[in-house]
Amino acid sequence: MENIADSSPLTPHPSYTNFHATRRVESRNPAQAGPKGLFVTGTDTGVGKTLISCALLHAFTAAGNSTVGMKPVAAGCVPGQGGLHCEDVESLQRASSVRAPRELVNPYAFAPPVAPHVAAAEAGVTIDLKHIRHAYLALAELADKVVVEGVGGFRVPLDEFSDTADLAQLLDLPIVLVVGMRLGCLSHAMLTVEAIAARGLTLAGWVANRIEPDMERFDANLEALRQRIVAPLLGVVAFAPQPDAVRVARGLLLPLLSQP
Ligand SMILES: Nc1ncnc2c1ncn2[C@@H]1O[C@H](COP(=O)(O)OP(=O)(O)OP(=O)(O)O)[C@@H](O)[C@H]1O
Ligand SMILES: C[C@H](N)[C@H](N)CCCCCC(=O)O
Ligand SMILES: [Mg+2]
Repeated sequence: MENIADSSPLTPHPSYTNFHATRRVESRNPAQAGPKGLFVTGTDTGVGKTLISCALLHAFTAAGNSTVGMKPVAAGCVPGQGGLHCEDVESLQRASSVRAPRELVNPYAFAPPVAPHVAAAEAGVTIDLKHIRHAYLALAELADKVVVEGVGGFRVPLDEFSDTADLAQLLDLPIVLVVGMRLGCLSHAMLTVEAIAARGLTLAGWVANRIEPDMERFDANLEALRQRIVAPLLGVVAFAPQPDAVRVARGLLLPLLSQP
């Protein structure tokens, strides 16, 4: 993990004045402060949302919180004993300190590894955002911290009219953005930052995840995002053949999340 704790304060690019400035917070024990819930989104599918969600769960647990992960909508689940097995859900459950009912942790699971609104339609299921919110609120009663992992990127359709941004808005949680560092991520990251602001949501922080170790000019790309994203960079996660969420947790600057 590349340590950025002593990094220079983030100074937004002059042209980005329309974003609310995010105050650097002095480091406080996140066990006392910080958001109850977090919504983890990404620049795309396969960028490390599950890895970072699990790392956040481990970090909050290490800071003295009881924790539970949530995957409201999962696609690409595998039929198995007792129903569908979703790798994301099982990873989040392993990383949680509280064992919660599966129907709360993962209200909607679909087998086809496709866009969830397509999988839901094929299954004759309507994804009800209010049902997801009720499940989230029930989890919030069971643990100090709830980490909610989205699905794919920030605006993934969930039915004919709504998408995951509507879900994030309904849950009204601070957002953590996982940027999968590969060519093309700059635009995806900035569009997501813009969409989060347009919903009136708070970008609590972002993570640069090195999913492609041979990305050309990594440092210059990271600096471009640091200059433009007015939110704390919570960590730069190195590429690892077998990524370990507990190790990643140690490098996350959790105190930066503990905004009032
Ligand atoms: N820093 C990393 N180094 C090496 N492999 C990584 C890293 N981060 C993620 N991966 C791998 O990339 C794949 C996708 O990661 P992950 O499942 O966390 O993405 P995701 O955004 O949650 O995907 P989905 O949209 O399907 O939920 C996984 O196999 C994961 O182990
Ligand atoms: C199946 C995959 N691993 C994800 N869970 C679902 C990704 C949905 C992406 C939808 C889209 O933006 O095209
Ligand atoms: Mg995932």
